Amino acid sequence: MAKEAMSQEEKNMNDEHKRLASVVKNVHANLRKKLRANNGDYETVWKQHCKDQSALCQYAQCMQKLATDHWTKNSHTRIDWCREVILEYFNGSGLEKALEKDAKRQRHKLQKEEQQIVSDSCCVQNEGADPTQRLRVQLMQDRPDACPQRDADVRDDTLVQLPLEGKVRLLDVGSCYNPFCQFDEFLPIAIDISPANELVYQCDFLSLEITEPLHLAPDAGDTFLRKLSSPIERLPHGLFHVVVFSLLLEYLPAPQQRWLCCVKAHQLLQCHGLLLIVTPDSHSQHRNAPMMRSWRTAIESMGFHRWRYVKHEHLHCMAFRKLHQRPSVPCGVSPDMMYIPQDFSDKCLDDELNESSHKEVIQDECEDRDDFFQTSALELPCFIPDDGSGTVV
Ligand SMILES: C[S@@+](CC[C@H](N)C(=O)[O-])C[C@H]1O[C@@H](n2cnc3c(N)ncnc32)[C@H](O)[C@@H]1O
Repeated sequence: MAKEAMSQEEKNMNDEHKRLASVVKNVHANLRKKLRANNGDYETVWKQHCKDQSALCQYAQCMQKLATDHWTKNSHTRIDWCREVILEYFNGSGLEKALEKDAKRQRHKLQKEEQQIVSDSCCVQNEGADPTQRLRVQLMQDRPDACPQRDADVRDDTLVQLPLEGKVRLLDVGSCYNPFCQFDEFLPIAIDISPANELVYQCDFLSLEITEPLHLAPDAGDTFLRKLSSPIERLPHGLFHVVVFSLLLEYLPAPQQRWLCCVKAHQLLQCHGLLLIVTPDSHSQHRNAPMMRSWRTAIESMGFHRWRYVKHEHLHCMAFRKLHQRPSVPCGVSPDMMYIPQDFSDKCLDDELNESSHKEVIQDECEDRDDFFQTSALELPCFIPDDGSGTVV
């Protein structure tokens, strides 16, 4: 009897889980549908979406319930992964090792440049050297960073900027219910277009204004953050040690919006701060590897370096480090690179297929169309299939 009652309870939980997941998934799908109906005008679609208070509130309640009542069976969640990575980086040896690697790379680069200068100088001494080459050699010799000792400056500067003691200032974007408030090591600022509780500030990250950095005492950042009030419309440049996008980017219907979020994260982070991205994907690591490579190239072009990547059963988890120096942007990088398979899933029969730069991906999704619809039910982690075999991540 007790066993039967338990299984009925489990069945009810399972039904509720499916209902909540479908509310959440429908909001994402409707946004994408509206974007297509508005010919890609994501600003108009987003403005309308932010005004739909009843849909936003329903989403927030369902999402909070899913995360706090249903996704608790697994002892290791996406939030735990974020915490471990942050602690390893700031309190363990992560940052130190990353800086050592940076210095090594920099030394190697400078050595190569010096060798180049020597070989160019030899050519210039030769009467046949053209004026452009002469100018280049002169410029290289005058460059202040063409000097290996400057590695040391880069390192010291970093250690001054980062608080290796004290709380890690963490901005949780699209937080919903502020899951990071349980950890003492952090000073979490949780923001959302639709807060599920009073621990979260109302803020649309896409329209957040980034203001001048605070030029105050080191602890002024904490004081500033403790005095924030809802709604948040602006935040200073370089204030955070960590920015978290946990299940945020796939909510946004346009790749341009996902790109903009990453650019803003870069502005809000201190040098060597971390951007953590958790995004759902129930396929094998191999299946969407081109997408992850594309995200990596796009995000690194903004001045990040990927520091950690893990594929869990239903999630990709990534940590990007904000670099001291911006790299040169490789050719062909554009916001389109922040695509997700769902961007294309309803366009398969369109003529656009022939024109898109992501042709293989679209083709792949078309071929597996039935498969895509079947597994899209697993778009969010720990969806429990009818046979009850789902795992929680
Ligand atoms: C799938 S939920 C993820 C909740 C939480 N981060 C987690 O991992 O459980 C996505 C959240 O992002 C929020 N969101 C989407 N776009 C946003 C934006 N531009 N600014 C702030 N929050 C946003 C949504 O309201 C929603 O609560």
